[in-house]
Amino acid sequence: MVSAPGKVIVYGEHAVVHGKAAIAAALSLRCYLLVTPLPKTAHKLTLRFPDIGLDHSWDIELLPWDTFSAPGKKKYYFDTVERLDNQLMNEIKPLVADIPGKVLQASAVAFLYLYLMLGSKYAPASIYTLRSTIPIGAGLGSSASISVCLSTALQLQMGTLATPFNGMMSNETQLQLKRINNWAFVGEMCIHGNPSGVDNTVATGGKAVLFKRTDYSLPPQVTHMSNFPELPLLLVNTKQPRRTSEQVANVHSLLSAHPEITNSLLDSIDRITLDAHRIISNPEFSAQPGSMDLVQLGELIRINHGLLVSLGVSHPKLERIRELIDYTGIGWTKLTGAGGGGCSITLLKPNVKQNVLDDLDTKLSKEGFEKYKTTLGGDGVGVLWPAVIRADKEVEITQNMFLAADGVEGVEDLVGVGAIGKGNQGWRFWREWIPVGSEFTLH
Ligand SMILES: Nc1ncnc2c1ncn2[C@@H]1O[C@H](COP(=O)(O)OP(=O)(O)OP(=O)(O)O)[C@@H](O)[C@H]1O
Ligand SMILES: C[C@@](O)(CCO)CC(=O)[O-]
Repeated sequence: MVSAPGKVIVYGEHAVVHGKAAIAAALSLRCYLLVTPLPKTAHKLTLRFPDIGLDHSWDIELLPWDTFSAPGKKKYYFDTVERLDNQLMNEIKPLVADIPGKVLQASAVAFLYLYLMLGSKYAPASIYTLRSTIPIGAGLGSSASISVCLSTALQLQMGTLATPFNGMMSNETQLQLKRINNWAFVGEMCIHGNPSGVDNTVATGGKAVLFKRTDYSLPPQVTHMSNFPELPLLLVNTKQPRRTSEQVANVHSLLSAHPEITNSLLDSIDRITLDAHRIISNPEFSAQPGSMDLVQLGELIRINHGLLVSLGVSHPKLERIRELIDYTGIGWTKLTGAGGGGCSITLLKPNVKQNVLDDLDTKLSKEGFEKYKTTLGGDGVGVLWPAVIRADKEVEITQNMFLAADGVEGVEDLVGVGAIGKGNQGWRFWREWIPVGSEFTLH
């Protein structure tokens, strides 16, 4: 079993697609992928993604292996793929034609593209069962998290990655993370068209990063923010579904229609992100009552949201949440992720009164919004191998057990890091992420 976190973009979404900086941190909400290998005689490849109602099988031998391995098309696990190949995408389309709806098809296409690139016609068939505690299409990186899980699981299965172990050399760990991230980016391209790569980078490495990609033919610049503070954040979901690809396309259209104005909005977002990075990276940073640092970060959140509204990626429901929170005066609010619905984050002021929070909770749930409790800056991609319950090592986590886990809590209780624990007998992570405070390239 493998697992990867969702993420929160604290500053810089959308601008990051256009070469500007963004700050993002890993969430404690995660996605889990169980791989069940079948006997050699089985030829069927099955995806079981119950969160979106996808249950589909393909005969491995009937997949378009020849086209994917043709000269000029074949890619290896150590290659970097910067864009999708249209001819290969056209080969995949008929394989998902009878899967209903764009949401299910996007996940199936991402899986097949990665499987045909990284897998083999002769590898034993498997069932891939996925459960996620990340709300889908809500701005919290659900697609990046599944892309990281697929990239990791397939490379582990093909033997091109090693399960992390204590003492794994730092350069080997970084190389493996780079390969996971590269192929997760390919999955992201299948799902949302024109990703910046920030979401899969955070889902791969965890913690918090300053991310910038000025030239898509070059690697992104990723700075690990080792001192990312425990910011008091409130996360609220509008439950308004939307697709990231459409929101990103809307900003591209605005840029074509009003290039100068749109570019100045994106430049301002870039400056906001860099200023926030400067404040957070100051060794004297304090989030204590009376400190101006929190106020400045809050103001930057508010300005960032205003610019996202101008880019046209807010939604009346996001504005309603902001209105309800602004009336209480408890903090500063912005949308997070692609917008158009999805989630908002609020940076809370110190010493907010509990009764004010309770009152706000009631109002939010009365209007159908959902609040999440979560922490930021956790681990990136992890492996649980063998996938067994630790309290009784004989008990293997079967597909049926995994599918029967009841909701988010059921999944976390059965397979979560808290339930099974970390270390050699539990979840293992590629810990040596980016050298602390340094800039690191991921291609
Ligand atoms: N649990 C899941 N099971 C299967 N597919 C999923 C799951 N979670 C996400 N997906 C895939 O990811 C897509 C959602 O990705 P999208 O990029 O639109 O939103 P997001 O990643 O949640 O938000 P953002 O990109 O703003 O952070 C879905 O359409 C689906 O294809
Ligand atoms: C909207 C966007 O900036 C963030 C989505 O989480 C898109 C991307 O960076 O790929």
